[in-house]
Amino acid sequence: MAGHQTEAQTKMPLSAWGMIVALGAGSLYWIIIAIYALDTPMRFHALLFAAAFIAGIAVLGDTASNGKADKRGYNNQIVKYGVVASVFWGVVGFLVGVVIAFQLAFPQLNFDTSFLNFGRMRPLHTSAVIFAFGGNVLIATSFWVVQRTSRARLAGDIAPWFVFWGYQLFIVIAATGYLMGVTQSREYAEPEWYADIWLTIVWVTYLLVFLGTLAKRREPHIYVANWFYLAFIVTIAMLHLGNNMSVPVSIFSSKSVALFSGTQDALIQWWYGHNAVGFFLTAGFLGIMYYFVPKRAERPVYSYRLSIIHFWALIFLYIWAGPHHLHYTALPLWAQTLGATFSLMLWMPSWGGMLNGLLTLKGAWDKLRTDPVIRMLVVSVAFYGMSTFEGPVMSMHWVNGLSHYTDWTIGHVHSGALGWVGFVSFGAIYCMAPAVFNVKRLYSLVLVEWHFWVATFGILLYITAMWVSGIMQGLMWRAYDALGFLEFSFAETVEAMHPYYVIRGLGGVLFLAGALIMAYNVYMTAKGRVRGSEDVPLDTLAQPAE
Ligand code: HEM
Ligand code: HEM
Ligand SMILES: [Cu+2]
Repeated sequence: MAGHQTEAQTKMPLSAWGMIVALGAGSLYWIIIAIYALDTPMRFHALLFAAAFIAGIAVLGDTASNGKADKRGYNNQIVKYGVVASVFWGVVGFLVGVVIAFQLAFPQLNFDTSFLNFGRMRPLHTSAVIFAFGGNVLIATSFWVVQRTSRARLAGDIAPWFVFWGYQLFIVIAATGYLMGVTQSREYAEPEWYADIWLTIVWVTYLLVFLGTLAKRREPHIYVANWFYLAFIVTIAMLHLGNNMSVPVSIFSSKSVALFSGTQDALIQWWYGHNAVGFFLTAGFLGIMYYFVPKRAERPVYSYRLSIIHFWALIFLYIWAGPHHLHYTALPLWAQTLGATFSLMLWMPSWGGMLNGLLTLKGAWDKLRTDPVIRMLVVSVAFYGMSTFEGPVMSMHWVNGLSHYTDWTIGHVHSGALGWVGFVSFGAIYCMAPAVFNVKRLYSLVLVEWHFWVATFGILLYITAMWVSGIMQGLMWRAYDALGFLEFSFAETVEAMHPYYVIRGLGGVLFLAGALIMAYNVYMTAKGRVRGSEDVPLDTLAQPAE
């Protein structure tokens, strides 16, 4: 590995000194907060911040770890860390998903403790999979893609590391906070005010690193994948600021009070929640699709023009669709109808994007059979198509009246989350792993094949169980007898869902097993091992050698 690196800098740059001063001041601040903290979570988090800042100072002193570059001058080291963090948080997030899935089937698994209670574990799951797993995948791939499509080294030496470690610190603060009961009670934005301010600093640095790299580009064009990444970074910054407007009870308290209330508050929350789906779980991962599908298929993207239309239509329409989360609430009906209308329109650009991804394989369809990595990427795009068809359907009032509050929503979420976000991420991780560890190839394609099939089977169990259970649940809730009384008590509906919850849990176990196979494969790749020449994808084994 060392052979490809430029000489490590021996003198500490001015920016490192500046950073050390900032971290020093920061640790002093947090030590004061820890002393005067009004509650235990605040004291714990203040100490965590202080310890992390002091560790940051120690790392900065070791200048040898800064400024490493590969033979083209790209910063691959940061992407390597991102890949490892993605795999790690993926396994953690899926594991917590499996735990809460079984908690819903077997409530004894709450163990009568506040820490492991479903109410605290659920946001731990959603944040771990979306922000820790998804977020690290997006940071890693965006840093990978922007350097290659710009033919420029990532801007800044310390800034990208600040983004990476600062983001991990945010994750740890958020996760430990949930377990201690710290929450703003805003879905997907549960962390309290001090964690939000910290994330704002990290996120603005992320934006600057990305823009700085684009500014340095030696390629006249800004490739469309970067447009999607940029939309993701900018919009998440906007959403984060909008949805977290609150007043802390005291700077020594972990508690804050939201600025908005009532319907306005709900609308802001779902403007955020919906667009977190649109710009975090969709736009960002479309950036991955637009780079890795053409790259892996060794084909140009099917239509560059379509990708531009896809981009503008998607970002223009998505931002208005939030009210479909508030059907039949106190929100004025015109706003609900607006949300549903924009959701319906959203179907078209979504499928335009899906087709653009799928048709990129034109003339290379045989690769689906021979390369399990491309198959993973293509199946992810198919799931993207499926969930963006289901979404517009669910946004219509007459469907939402049945689906809302039921497991149908959970099924919709996970066909997007496991099928689209999960698989496109796994595909990208498999593409990047050999290069970031400086080895020629992945340890094993057979194991990718196993990952693919085990996880696919898991997803199918998960979403079919949720469709059945969700529709059943919705129908049972609205069943009346001849006298106009409800036919079923609530407890009866819960009992009816039990078998499906067990099936969903098993689906989750399979999805997790797939991720563990990937973790092993990436680990062996990092060690430079290759699984021998007999390692060819499973379904090519039956074919005569080409
Ligand atoms: C092993 C895999 C997984 C399992 C077993 C699992 C399980 C669960 C369970 C049991 C819930 C709570 C459902 C409820 O309250 O009724 C949930 C919620 C959720 N999960 Fe997962 N999950 C997994 C993977 C993922 C992934 C990879 C993502 C995203 C990338 C994700 C995103 C979410 C979201 C957004 C919710 C909240 C849904 C809502 O409020 O409507 N999950 N998950
Ligand atoms: C055209 C695209 C889409 C539309 C119009 C759409 C629409 C909807 C609708 C109507 C709901 C149910 C709201 C409710 O009854 O509470 C919903 C929930 C949800 N969707 Fe989608 N969806 C789309 C794509 C996706 C994709 C691709 C993902 C994931 C990657 C996703 C993730 C979610 C999540 C996480 C929720 C649950 C939010 C919550 O209640 O916590 N959606 N979506
Ligand atoms: Cu939505």
